[in-house]
Amino acid sequence: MKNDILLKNFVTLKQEMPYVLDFFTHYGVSFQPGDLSLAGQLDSLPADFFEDIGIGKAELIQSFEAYMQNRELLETPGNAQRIHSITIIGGKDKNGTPEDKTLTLNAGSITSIVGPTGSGKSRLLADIEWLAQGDTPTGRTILINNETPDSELRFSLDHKLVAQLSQNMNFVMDVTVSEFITMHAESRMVGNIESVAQEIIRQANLLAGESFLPETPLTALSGGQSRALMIADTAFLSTSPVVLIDEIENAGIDRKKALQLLVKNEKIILIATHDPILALMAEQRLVIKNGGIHKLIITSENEKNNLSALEAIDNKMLTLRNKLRLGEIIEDTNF
Ligand SMILES: Nc1ncnc2c1ncn2[C@@H]1O[C@H](COP(=O)(O)OP(=O)(O)OP(=O)(O)O)[C@@H](O)[C@H]1O
Repeated sequence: MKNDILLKNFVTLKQEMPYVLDFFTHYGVSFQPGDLSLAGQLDSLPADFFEDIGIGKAELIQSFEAYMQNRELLETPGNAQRIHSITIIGGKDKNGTPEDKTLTLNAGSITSIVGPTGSGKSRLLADIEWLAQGDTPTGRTILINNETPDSELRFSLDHKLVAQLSQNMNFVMDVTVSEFITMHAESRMVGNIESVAQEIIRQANLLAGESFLPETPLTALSGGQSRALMIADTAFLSTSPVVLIDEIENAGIDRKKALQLLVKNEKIILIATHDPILALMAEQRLVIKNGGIHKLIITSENEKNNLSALEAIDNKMLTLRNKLRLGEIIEDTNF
């Protein structure tokens, strides 16, 4: 890594590499204006700062190195196709009524997909995953960078374009967590495999309620732990520019952290959800009705302002859930 990045000053970083500052602010670092270098800024943080965030300075820098490595991987020509947008050209709903809509989603954006059960949210994700060309039940067409994707991209077996995180993650491989991530990291030709693997496991454990170890067999992971591992793995090792997430809410993991982890890279993220917090964390949401895209709603400032109130409700639910899990009695009405 770029020790030279650590030597750059705040103003330069803000202008040239704002994502570096975003990485640290995600961990709660607040920067002092002026010409202190990044290393200087980290040195000037009070000792209890690292206690509060639960990791040491060396680990934070290690995590930053893993993040930069992943970015470089994404930016290396040939590793992933440069994708700055996907466009959905409407087809028809379940009654055959035309959708009459063309939507373009840009890199670095989060779009949520909402709608009643059975309305067609997963179908929309599947249309994007398979780069539909009028040949799925909806008749939709997907363009990449405003162009029809070539069929090689459509039918390539490794699906480099799209990473799909779906509700059911069942591992059947007889390997440990650490072996699995190492294999994956090797296939992605990541340089510093050991530190990337450690970081993925650490982040996955931050998302999952119950911790697991590098030596834990994959088959021994719970549903929530498997999903947490796949989310961290996707965030650090996937070179796919498009990430589709189906129903993150029932997995028993910290949804907000999961989304923040995925958003750190310039990906196009679509998330099908019934969860108001996740829906409002997105800049926009597609409302699906009867198999068709009914409308596009841009998340308003007022809606964004409601997020903290929703999070307070969510935290209360989380506390109750944890009490239940720990076998406590919930008789007190004063939660
Ligand atoms: N435009 C359409 N034309 C025909 N069939 C459709 C259309 N859209 C969705 N379907 C079909 O309707 C069924 C339900 O859709 P889907 O599973 O996507 O719903 P969902 O919104 O994801 O539901 P849930 O919230 O329960 O997961 C699927 O079989 C899907 O292929």
